[in-house]
Amino acid sequence: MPAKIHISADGQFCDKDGNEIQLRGVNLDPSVKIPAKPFLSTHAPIENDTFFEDADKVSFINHPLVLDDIEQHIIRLKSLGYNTIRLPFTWESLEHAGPGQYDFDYMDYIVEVLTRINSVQQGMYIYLDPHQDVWSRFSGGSGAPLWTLYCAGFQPANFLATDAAILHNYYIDPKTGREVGKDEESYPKMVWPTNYFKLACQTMFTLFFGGKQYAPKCTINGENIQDYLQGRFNDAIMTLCARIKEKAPELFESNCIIGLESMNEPNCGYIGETNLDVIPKERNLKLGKTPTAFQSFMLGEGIECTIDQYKRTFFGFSKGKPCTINPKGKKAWLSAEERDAIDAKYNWERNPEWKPDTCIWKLHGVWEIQNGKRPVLLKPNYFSQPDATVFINNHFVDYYTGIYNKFREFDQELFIIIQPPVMKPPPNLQNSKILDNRTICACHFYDGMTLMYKTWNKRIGIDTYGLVNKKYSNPAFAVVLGENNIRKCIRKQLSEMQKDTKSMLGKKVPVFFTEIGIPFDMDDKKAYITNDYSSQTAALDALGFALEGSNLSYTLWCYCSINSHIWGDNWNNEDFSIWSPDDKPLYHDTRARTPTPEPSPASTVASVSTSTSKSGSSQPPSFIKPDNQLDLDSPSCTLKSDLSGFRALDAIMRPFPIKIHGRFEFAEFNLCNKSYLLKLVGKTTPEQITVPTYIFIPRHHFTPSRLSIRSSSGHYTYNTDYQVLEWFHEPGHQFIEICAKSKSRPNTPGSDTSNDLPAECVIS
Ligand SMILES: CC(C)CCC[C@@H](C)[C@H]1CC[C@H]2[C@@H]3CC=C4C[C@@H](O[C@@H]5O[C@H](CO)[C@@H](O)[C@H](O)[C@H]5O)CC[C@]4(C)[C@H]3CC[C@]12C
Repeated sequence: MPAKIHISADGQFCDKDGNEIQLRGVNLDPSVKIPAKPFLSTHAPIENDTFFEDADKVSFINHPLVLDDIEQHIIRLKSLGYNTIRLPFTWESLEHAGPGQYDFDYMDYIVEVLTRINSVQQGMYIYLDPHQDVWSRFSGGSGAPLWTLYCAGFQPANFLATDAAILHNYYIDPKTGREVGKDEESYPKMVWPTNYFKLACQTMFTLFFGGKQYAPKCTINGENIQDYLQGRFNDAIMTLCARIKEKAPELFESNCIIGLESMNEPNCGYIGETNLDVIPKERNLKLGKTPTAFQSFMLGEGIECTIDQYKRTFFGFSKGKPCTINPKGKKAWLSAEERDAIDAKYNWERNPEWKPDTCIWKLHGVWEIQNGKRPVLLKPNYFSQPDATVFINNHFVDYYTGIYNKFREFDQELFIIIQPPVMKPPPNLQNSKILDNRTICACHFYDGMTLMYKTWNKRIGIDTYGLVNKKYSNPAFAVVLGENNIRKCIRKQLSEMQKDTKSMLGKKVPVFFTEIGIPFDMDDKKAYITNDYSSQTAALDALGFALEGSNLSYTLWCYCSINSHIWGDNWNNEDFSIWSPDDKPLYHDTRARTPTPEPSPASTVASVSTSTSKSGSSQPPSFIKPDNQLDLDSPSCTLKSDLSGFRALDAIMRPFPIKIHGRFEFAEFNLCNKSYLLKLVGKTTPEQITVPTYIFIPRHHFTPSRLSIRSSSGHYTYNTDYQVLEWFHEPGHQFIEICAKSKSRPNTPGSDTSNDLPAECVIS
């Protein structure tokens, strides 16, 4: 059973004795965003109304994983030394049939998924993520059920005509099953997040977080829509938690489930927008059709508008030709007849003032149509706020208080992971009742350049976090030049995110990168043909370098068991999976072409004692896959541990401190040199000699027979089964440097290996 995770006084994950640990793993798996039956990826064309009409009958069973495949995927992840899984699920998967109508079969399937993961070699730490992207599948992303849009009075079948959302599904030719037009013209790369600025998604988030303030007329069964939606969402999450506890309490007792995260990437909607008649100048993402808020209100009411269009260029996003959208009599809102049918189906009684067939922002006097034909914006500042922190410190806190209280009623010991809007600091909660000593803060990081251009640009980088948080008077100052500076800049951004989080929540709250990753379909998917993953490797290595410099725990976005080279993660053309079945043959090609180097002559072999678990060394406190059947020096060794299918494996597979007998100070893995440096402050305790620091040293980079180790004190044993180095060091400031010696190259330039090694190390 994995040991319970504690939090140290300075906000680090640790064991009960205060030895620091790191959580590393993946988001498993993005297929939860789409139904499995029928299989409705975002490249399923919308040919008729069944997409909407049958949305209450879908099933998500088999997403994230087919039960029988779980073991192989988990074993594969353990080969990377991973110990943690972020398990996304959507509100839609639990409650698609209607409010309060839960899919208990899906919940029981999730229980089985968790149970099976837990049964694979000591299991994994798992935390639950109520996932969403741009509110819902029906507004271009994933998350909420269709009925939530009906609840707001929307008619999602008309979102295409009114540009209220952009859905990938509409860009698929039903005849060929392929995308229509050229990629950049029809459904540009990473266009889906622009839905955050379109009518459907922006309205839903405004109602969810601020319905009481901004849409008082929108009440359902006597409750404001804000309370109604938050209530249903939180109840669905808590029903899942309760079901897991009822069916498999051991998952909690055995430290498998470690916590719950709050809503993925919450968004402020219109809240804080100062002028609905313009595109806010601080908006960094402008791509494709880009209406102002007022234009999107008009389009939603079926009024023809000419709006700006943006293209991605070398210099960012630039305005192209304006474009005229004519909804041709369609409205984004339900007609009276449609709404009556919907209300009858879901037993909804609306406030009589809430007129059908009408934009709710018109209903609230934000705009009107004068003389039956002239739309006029009456209150351009309807959503404006005295300062930019009002949303996070009020609307977000109100929502978070709701889920916090429900979750704490359910369990006091599990972690609750607070997630602020993406790349923004959390609310100031110091001394607040909703901040306890089992709270973690989630951060997400994506490098803007890598994400938007789908390439690793070694020459020009952008301080994405600085840009998003307006840390520069001029965006040009956010530019960095040269690969080294880009890497350092990413490292600085993560460390600033950590600093900003701690300044809001206090130093005792750990920071956890619950999402970080790169698109693998870089350079127009060249790697899928050439098998040259150097861009992806460099981009991922930059993230690894940034994370390990600050000892940050993380779960990569993502691991997708059904990834393919054609459709990526099967959602909105994204392709972030670190593993793909389509890459398996590529791996074997590489191995065949690159013969394993001959073992070095005995005189140059590193002086490290190696052991296996059979020979009596202690079992490391990790979840790492023991592979004691392997003949480590055999050329086929890595094939046996089945690393095939991993992409940019060199950068994913990294050494790291599994458990530090003391406090972390610094770490750096140098992928080019194949060297790893760890600095720490060893504990001053009576048992210091007998308790080691455990370091994962993957043989993918470090052949056991060729390790060279230099350290400030102590002795070490390398457990080859677990690929774990046990370092028994002295208290105080210590370092260890581990290098992989190659035949052709000395390890540490200018160093004589035999002098580097303390006397305690012997050749086994
Ligand atoms: C010079 C450049 C062009 C400057 C780029 C500036 C902006 C366009 C970008 C700056 C910050 C970006 C946003 C950062 C984070 C995001 C969250 C992300 O969602 C999650 O990521 C996964 C992969 O996309 C997804 O599958 C998960 O479900 C999500 O939880 C989506 C993108 C974005 C909003 C990103 C958009 C571009 C910037 C605003």
